[in-house]
Parts: sequence; C-alpha cells; structure tokens
Amino acid sequence: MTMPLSPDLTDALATFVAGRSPGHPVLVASDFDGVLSPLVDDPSASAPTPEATEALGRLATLPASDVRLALVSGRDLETLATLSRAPLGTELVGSHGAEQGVVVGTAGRDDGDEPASTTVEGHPFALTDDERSRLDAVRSGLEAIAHDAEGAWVEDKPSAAVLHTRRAEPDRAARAGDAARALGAQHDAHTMTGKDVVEIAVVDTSKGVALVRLRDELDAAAVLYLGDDVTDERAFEALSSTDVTVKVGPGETVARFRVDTVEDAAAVLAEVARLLA
Ligand SMILES: O=P(O)(O)OC[C@H]1O[C@H](O[C@H]2O[C@H](CO)[C@@H](O)[C@H](O)[C@H]2O)[C@H](O)[C@@H](O)[C@@H]1O
Repeated sequence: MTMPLSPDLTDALATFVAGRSPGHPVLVASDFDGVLSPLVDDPSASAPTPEATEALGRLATLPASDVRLALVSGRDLETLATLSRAPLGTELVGSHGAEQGVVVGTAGRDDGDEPASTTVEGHPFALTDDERSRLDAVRSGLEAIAHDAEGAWVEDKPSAAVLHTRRAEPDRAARAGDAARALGAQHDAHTMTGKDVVEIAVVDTSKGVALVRLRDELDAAAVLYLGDDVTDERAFEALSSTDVTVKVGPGETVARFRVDTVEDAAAVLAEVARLLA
C-alpha cells in the first residue's frame, strides 16, 4: 500500500525542483534493487514495479534542461540496463560506480513477442592484469565458500564477485559471509556487505563517488537520491544538506527522509514528475 508522503518530504521536493535554473537541471537518481524493484530470491527475475516504470517514463519525457535521470546501482551496467528497462537518456552507473553509461536506444518495449533491448553507450572499462588475476582468485575462493553453504551461490560482475546467501539457512549464511569478508581482506580487495550479499571488488569505488562525479558532469543544481541498502549510505553521506536523500525501508541511515516501501519510492518519483510538469 502506498502511504501519503510526509509534509516535510513533500516540501523538500518542492524546494528541490524550484532550485533548478538555466544550465543547472535537477538530478533525480535512484538505486535499483529494493527501491525500484522489490527484492526477490533470483536476481535475474528482478523488475521495476509498474508505478516505478511509469514515474521514470514521465521524468524522461521532461526537458533535459529541467531534469536529468540516473540509476546508481551495484548491478553491472549491462544487467542494470536490461532489468531496469530505463528510458532513453537515463544515466546508468553500474558496479557501484566502476561502470558508467547512458541509454541511447530502446527497442521491443511495446511488442510482447520481442524481448526488450536497451543500448547503452558506456565509458570503456577494463581491469589491469593484476586486478584480473585477483578477481579470478576471489571468484574461486567464493565458489569454494558457496559450495560449503547450501543455498549460497556466486554472481560474477566485471569488477567483482558476489556471494549470495538469501536462500541459505541463517547460521550457514552468517558463517559464509564471515568467510567471504576474510577472503576479501586476504586479497586486499574492497568488500561490501549488502542485503544477503557480500561483494568483493577489485576496483575501489562507491556510489557516493559516482554520484558526486555525475552531479558535477551534469552541473546539477541539486540531487534527489533514493536507496535502501548499506552501500547507499555512501551516496547519502556524499550529498549535501540541500540535496534530498531518501532511505527506503528499515535500517540505520544518514538520509534526511525515510519511506517504507518500493511503492512509496515510486510515489516520490511521481511527485517530482508532477512538480516539474
Ligand atoms: O545497488 P542495487 O541496485 O540495490 O544492487 C545491489 C545488489 O542487488 C542485487 O542483489 C540484491 O537484490 C537481489 C534481487 O532482489 C536479492 O536476491 C539480493 O539478496 C540483494 O542483495 C544484485 O544481485 C547485486 O549484484 C547488487 O549488488
């Protein structure tokens, strides 16, 4: 069920939108899993809610001089583009900031028989030989850990490997998570703990670094960012008090505002689209 937005958040969104000026659009940015898309056991089955898709679509039709749209995710860029079905012109930040691109083409969206396809123009991304060999070692180590924890499995990304424990029994999941974090330290890698995941990356980045970079590239007047996970705290921390930060769901946060559900998150995006129309 969608709850009405709090008066404080509604006021903050109105102030946010009013802050745009010629050459300085507002930047509306969101996390994907747990914000636009409900969390599910199988990450390949994630999909944005119809309300989120509708709100993103409306934002994307507004003049780029007023608003720019971005998804900032731990997903790798290609998977983010495919699953999010982000509209044309959306800036995509993948792998927690290691990858970046923009949606330059969409096809097959209105034809039920055709798979949807999204074309992304991205900045080139490549690992060094040292990073590649450390990633191979991390991946093998995580595979061994997952093998000993029934229900756990490993997701591959261009710059990281991720141990998923959502389907493992809680004690086993906790032990596997501890072993994964120890593995990350052993390989001098960057370990991030998220919702039933431990991600070990060989590239040092964060959603905060990526979001500030994007804000500067776009000369944005202010940023709205919605996130649900521990890794989103880096984005909330990197923004300023004039930006609007929204935590989705429970858990400690430094965000200025909180909403409860993915439906409420879509309502925030819809309200921004309404204010800008
Ligand atoms: O930054 P995000 O867009 O929130 O991506 C974070 C991670 O999302 C995926 O894992 C999470 O969602 C899965 C599907 O709902 C769920 O099964 C898993 O437990 C969640 O942690 C994705 O698989 C990771 O690679 C992303 O880093």
